[in-house]
Amino acid sequence: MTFEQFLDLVERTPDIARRPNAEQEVCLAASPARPTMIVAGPGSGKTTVLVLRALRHMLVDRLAPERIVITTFTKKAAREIRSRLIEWGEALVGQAAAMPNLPPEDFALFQHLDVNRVVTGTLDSICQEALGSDRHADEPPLVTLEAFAANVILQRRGRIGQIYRANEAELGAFLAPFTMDGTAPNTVGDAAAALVPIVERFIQDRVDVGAFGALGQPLAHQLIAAIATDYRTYLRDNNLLDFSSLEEAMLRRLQAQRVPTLLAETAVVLVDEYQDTNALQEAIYFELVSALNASFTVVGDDDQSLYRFRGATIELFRAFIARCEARLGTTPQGPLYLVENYRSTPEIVNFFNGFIREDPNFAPARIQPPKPVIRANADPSRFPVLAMFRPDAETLADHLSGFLHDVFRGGGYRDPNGNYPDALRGSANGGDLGDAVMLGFSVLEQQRPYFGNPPKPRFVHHLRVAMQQQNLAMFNPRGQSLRDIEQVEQLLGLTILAIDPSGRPGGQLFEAMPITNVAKFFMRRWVTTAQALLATRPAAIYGKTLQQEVADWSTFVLGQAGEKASSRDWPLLDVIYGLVPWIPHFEEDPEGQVYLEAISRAAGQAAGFSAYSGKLVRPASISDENDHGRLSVLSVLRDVIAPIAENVIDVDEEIMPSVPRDRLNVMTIHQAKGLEYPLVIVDVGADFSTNSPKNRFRRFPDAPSATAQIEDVLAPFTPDLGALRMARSALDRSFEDLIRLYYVAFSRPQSVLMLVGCDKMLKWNSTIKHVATGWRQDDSWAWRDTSPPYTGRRPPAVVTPPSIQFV
Ligand SMILES: Nc1ncnc2c1ncn2[C@@H]1O[C@H](COP(=O)(O)OP(=O)(O)OP(=O)(O)O)[C@@H](O)[C@H]1O
Repeated sequence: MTFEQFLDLVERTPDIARRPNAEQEVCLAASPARPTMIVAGPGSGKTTVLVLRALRHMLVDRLAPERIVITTFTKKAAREIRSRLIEWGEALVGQAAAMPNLPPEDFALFQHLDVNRVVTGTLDSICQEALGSDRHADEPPLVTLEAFAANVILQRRGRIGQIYRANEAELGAFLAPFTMDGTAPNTVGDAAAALVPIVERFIQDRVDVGAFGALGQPLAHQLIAAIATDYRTYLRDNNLLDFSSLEEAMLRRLQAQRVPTLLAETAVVLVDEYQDTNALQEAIYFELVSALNASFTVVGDDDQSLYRFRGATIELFRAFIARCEARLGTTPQGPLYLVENYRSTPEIVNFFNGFIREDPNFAPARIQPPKPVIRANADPSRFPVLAMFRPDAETLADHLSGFLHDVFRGGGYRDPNGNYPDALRGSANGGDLGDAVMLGFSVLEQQRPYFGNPPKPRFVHHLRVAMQQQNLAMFNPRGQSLRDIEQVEQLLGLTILAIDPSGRPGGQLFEAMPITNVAKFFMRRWVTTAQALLATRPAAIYGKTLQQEVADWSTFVLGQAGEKASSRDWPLLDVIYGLVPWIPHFEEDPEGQVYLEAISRAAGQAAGFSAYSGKLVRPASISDENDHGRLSVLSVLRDVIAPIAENVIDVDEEIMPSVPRDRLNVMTIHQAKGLEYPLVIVDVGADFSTNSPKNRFRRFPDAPSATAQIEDVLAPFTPDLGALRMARSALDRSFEDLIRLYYVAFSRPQSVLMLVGCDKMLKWNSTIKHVATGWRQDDSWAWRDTSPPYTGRRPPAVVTPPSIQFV
């Protein structure tokens, strides 16, 4: 099939039904013989082009699908690419096979072409699969650790506790800038949390750890290098991998010219969201492409780089052409540009175009020469960018839920001032709350809950409550810590009662364990919650009461005869799933399903690193201190239950692939990268009613972020990258990150963008500065109305930002 035929077919295939525009066509036609760099703003079809380019390789270049690798940055985006590829690919291949006058060899090829075989995923997931399925018979299986398990091991095997306590002054002073509140860590857990990103960066940034921790360097450096080395040695000796060592293992394999089978025939590498690539990932791509002489296409937008905290280095994208020349010895084609935005209305495109060019200090952080300004392709809509600002978070939540009700359940929302003629309503074609998304810096519903203190609700929580009153539901499983959710408390409390009964001679084990006080505090609280549930005498299920179920497990762990004694050992998961039927929330509610999955994963991870692999062993002698039954209970409590109590287990944002259509999805802006929704509500300050220094890092930093400071500390030991990064100051980089974050948020909507915040931010003489509301780093404010010049004694009540309609 010729390239022209391919383009025609794309346009004629009903599931795709679009003609690539002239710029997209150039990107699709670019020769695979040279690396290609595509740079473009949001919604311009970057991902679309990447998927079509993969299809071109199959249909025009006649490449086998398994020889094509597509990667992107988040799991969500990877799923999106895969589903687009398969949906479009199958339709296109079907059409192709039905083309009249098709040469017989093409017919045979298309008939057996299976698009499912294209290798897609995040680089991590591809490394995991490639290395996991490709070991020699004598090599033990590799286990990839989730972040929490890696942290637990770092604490234990890196001997953080011991080293920290012995050198608290030096380490405390060194780590202070990297903690949440800028003070020295209070506990070993806090110290570990501050150390994790540094230890990860050693690998992601390819830091010269030897030089960092050399004699003559500050003591803190030497100690941290030793902690990292102990941790890595332990992982290696036990065939465990965390995500950065997984990628490093891949790089080493490639450097040793042992390309894993999954990738051995790779002819084409296509990378989406390249602006978030870190140094280690860049090295993998270059190594893979040069080892196999593969075609290499990268696509990205310098303005949408969001993952500095995971080592993302925008400079690698900016300097792609030069780095390719140096590393691969070929000059890439490009940068090729895309300029038409197909996603958003012109009103929205104007707004985010203006936003990204607002602060002159941001200009030098962008790709040079600047890429062309993105241009709206759609016709003007009748809706301006909307903004809802109210005196406080509760009122705002109340009014916003009313707005959502009007749009999706009522007769539509009409501007009370009649500023625009039409009612805003959900799509007549099955429109529902799921077409809207609420984006913010954080999705937490409570202000950092601190044990002992009652947590203070944040805007998102008020919104949940206000929506409930309107019979509307929200989907925000990451809004609360797992340990604070009532049903989780019940389930884990019951689990503790089942496996660590108070009837044990000598008392419950967890009380005497060397775990943190925080862990014990929450574990006791869960037990109390579980006892309250038991006291309600829940109805029997399949003829068995909850009391009996708990008692059956207790008899097992105490070595008494009973129903469970039939097995020598039981996975903790069996205990958990045995108890779940009495807490229907876990089965019936979509958020509950996510919580259960998170708990199950924590229990499952224990298999990789915990002494008894997360199993409970039948005791031989209950009074023996070294009895395996007893030790196995201790392992489970320490490695699964205590980490949840210490809040080191995150509810993984990727667990639930699709959100129920009748719920408002609440997401962090990071998560929303690459996605689009008809209605996007962006929280630009619903909780900011004062100029509190505590929240400045989220809106208008007065000091560099922890991440930028880590970059500074590591720069002298980071060959190549260090100097590139230091070209901008740490504070400049912190501002850049916020500007990019809100740019991504503002460019997600298809039809309507609405900003929400607190009134006080809009006062003429407001001190609550926020880059999202037009403040520039030099303290000037784009939204402040300067015409006519203000001369009176009283400043005007509010500003009038351009092109925004207040509702
Ligand atoms: N030639 C085209 N004709 C019509 N619609 C198009 C065309 N190209 C892309 N689109 C549509 O535009 C929207 C945005 O495309 P896509 O997601 O590929 O953009 P992107 O550049 O990857 O966005 P982002 O920068 O936000 O990741 C999608 O809905 C896509 O289907």
